[in-house]
Amino acid sequence: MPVEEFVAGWISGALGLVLGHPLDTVKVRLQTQTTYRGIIDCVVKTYRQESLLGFFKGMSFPIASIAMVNSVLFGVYSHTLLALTATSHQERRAQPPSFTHVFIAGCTGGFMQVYCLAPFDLIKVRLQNQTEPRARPPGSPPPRYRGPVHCAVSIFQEEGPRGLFRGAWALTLRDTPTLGIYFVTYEWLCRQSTQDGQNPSSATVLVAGGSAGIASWAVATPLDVIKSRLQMAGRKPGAYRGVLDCVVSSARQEGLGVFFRGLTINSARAFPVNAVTFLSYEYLLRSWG
Ligand SMILES: C[N+](C)(C)CCCC[C@H](N)C(=O)O
Repeated sequence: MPVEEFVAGWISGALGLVLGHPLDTVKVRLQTQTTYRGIIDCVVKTYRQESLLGFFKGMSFPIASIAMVNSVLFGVYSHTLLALTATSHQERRAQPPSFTHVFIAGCTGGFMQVYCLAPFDLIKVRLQNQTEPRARPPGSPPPRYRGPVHCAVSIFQEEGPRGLFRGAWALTLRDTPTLGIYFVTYEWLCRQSTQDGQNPSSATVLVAGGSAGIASWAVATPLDVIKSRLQMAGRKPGAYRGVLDCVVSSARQEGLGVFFRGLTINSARAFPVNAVTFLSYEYLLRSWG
């Protein structure tokens, strides 16, 4: 079993994640709160009230879990290609798989990673939305969750084990097709500027990886908004009854534009994050032979 693909998936994911987390926090806040006028307003308010640390809220669990999530994604992707085309990753440069196979493998990887990602993503979103500064003025109420573990335990106690998977269905719908698009875009762009049988250059990998991130996030953004809202709603009375209910009531109350909230920031974040993810992934796999 190609263990190195799982490890490469983890290290590359963690690097990308740290880089993109501040933008991710701004995005989550814009998608789920109505107090900000736009990106700049959100950045300024977050910085004033919570300092630079505010942008890094909710990062520790994603870093710890990206190991599992990305190794499932890249590992399942590679194993599905192995099953479909009978080629290992070393052989795939000489015998490239068809884009249909790449798409199926990407969707399979996307589908499988959701079940690892869902609880960690939920905790991340809940912590990112806590706008209380770390040093609170005396007398002000403490934030609802004291940290990731407290957050996980509280959700478990208040909403039961299923509560930890709130928004998981929306996440499945968001990630299954869009990770197919992700790997197809990456492979297609790499092959455009690489001679047959050769490894793509670092510049090619950076551009193809970054573009794969943008393409997949552009398609994923509407369901990303729905997912974040379902995750924040919890069991509050009047909360959405499900994905469809959330789609309909968000559109009714805020217009169709609501589905594109976070699109600019998702794209800005997606390029560097996924350029770094693919560059380190390719680099690690090559250096391990
Ligand atoms: C499928 N979807 C577009 C949601 C994500 C694809 C890129 C995943 C990467 N870890 C990132 O955070 O950018």
